[in-house]
Amino acid sequence: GRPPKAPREFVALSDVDPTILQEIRYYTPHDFMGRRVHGYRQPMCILTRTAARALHRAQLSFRKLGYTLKVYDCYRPQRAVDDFVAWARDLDDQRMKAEFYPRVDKSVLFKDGYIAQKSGHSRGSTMDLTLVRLPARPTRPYRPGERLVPCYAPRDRRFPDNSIDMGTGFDCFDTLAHTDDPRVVGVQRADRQLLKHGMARAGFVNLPTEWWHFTYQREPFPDRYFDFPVWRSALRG
Ligand SMILES: C[C@@H](N)C(=O)N[C@H](C)C(=O)O
Ligand SMILES: [Zn+2]
Repeated sequence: GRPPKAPREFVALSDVDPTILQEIRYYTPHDFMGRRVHGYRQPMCILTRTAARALHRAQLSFRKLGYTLKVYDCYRPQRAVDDFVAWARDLDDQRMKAEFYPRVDKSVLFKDGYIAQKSGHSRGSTMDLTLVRLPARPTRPYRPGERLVPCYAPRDRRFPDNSIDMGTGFDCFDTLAHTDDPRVVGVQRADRQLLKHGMARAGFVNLPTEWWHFTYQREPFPDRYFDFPVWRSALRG
């Protein structure tokens, strides 16, 4: 049949705030599976309108300080989460281990909380993001098969990202990505706090195991998990 549509409460983030950068990783091969994830038909950020508006308020406050937000993932269909689950069961496929989970056994990614079988992302008010100093420098694309560097390596060695230095890359499944890990100090700690506190003022709560993951506290669908694909055609507006 035809792919499902989103409820009217869902919007494209670019229609609410075109200044927020978007680097939708699960549309690309540069993610922990090394390929595009099921359900990502266009590289775009879809959110509930209330979460998108709150994110816009956060963006205004960050821009005053000379930064912009950059989202890596927003609404995530259940079929994408199911794709993660099937991948996690296949212990033979470790092709991206050297970058995304060098020190964590693939079999514990769920138990240790790095991936969820029911994800807040599917409720439409959760997103993964970072801060970029303005003016934003361009980034180069990942080339499949290139040499992988651990996501917690020093900034000048890990995969280049125009983000400020958060101590690890996005989707780094490692205790060093825990927001308040005591080994993260100095500029990296300050950068995480800048993101976390700015987001908190706009109504978002951080996930303690991932510095990049935030949920809008007053989410309109606190117990619904959606499955429409990520593309403009799913939206009604
Ligand atoms: C997979 C990672 N980006 C993520 O979002 N993890 C949390 C726990 C989730 O799956 O909701
Ligand atoms: Zn997340």
